[in-house]
Amino acid sequence: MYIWQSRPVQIVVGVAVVKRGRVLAAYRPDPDGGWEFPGGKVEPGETEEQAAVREIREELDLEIKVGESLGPAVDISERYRLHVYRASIVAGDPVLREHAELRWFAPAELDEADWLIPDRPFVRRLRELL
Ligand SMILES: Nc1nc2c([nH]c(=O)n2[C@H]2C[C@H](O)[C@@H](COP(=O)(O)OP(=O)(O)OP(=O)(O)O)O2)c(=O)[nH]1
Repeated sequence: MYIWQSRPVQIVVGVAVVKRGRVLAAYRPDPDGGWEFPGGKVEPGETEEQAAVREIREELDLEIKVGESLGPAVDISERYRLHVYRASIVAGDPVLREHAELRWFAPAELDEADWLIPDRPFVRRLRELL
């Protein structure tokens, strides 16, 4: 008998680091790139919060405190789903390691930026909070 099992959906955690009313975004340099929240895939055995702390340490050399969720997770594809959290800096300054560019966005600048499509509901929510 052949049993078809779909692969589980994996969560990608994005982190909206906020400092003095501005949010840190990173530019993903793929052909279909755009602005995104730094972060990455949650690994087995990890909570989303732990993944957020690990990814931000790896990608930006920053220590953060993870805060509230910016809304329900959004499908990226059949396999991945994005969930974004707000965070504040505990120590360090962001270091550019993996992205093409880092930028601190003021609330009024958020709407003009070319965000990856799954990120857009989180950007709208963030705009209400900043
Ligand atoms: N990190 C991040 N990924 C996002 C966002 N929005 C969005 O659609 N994505 C997509 C892009 C990628 O296809 C996927 C996340 O992959 P990633 O490359 O950041 O994950 P990772 O660091 O764990 O990478 P890897 O080691 O598995 O290659 O989610 C976002 O705001 N942040």
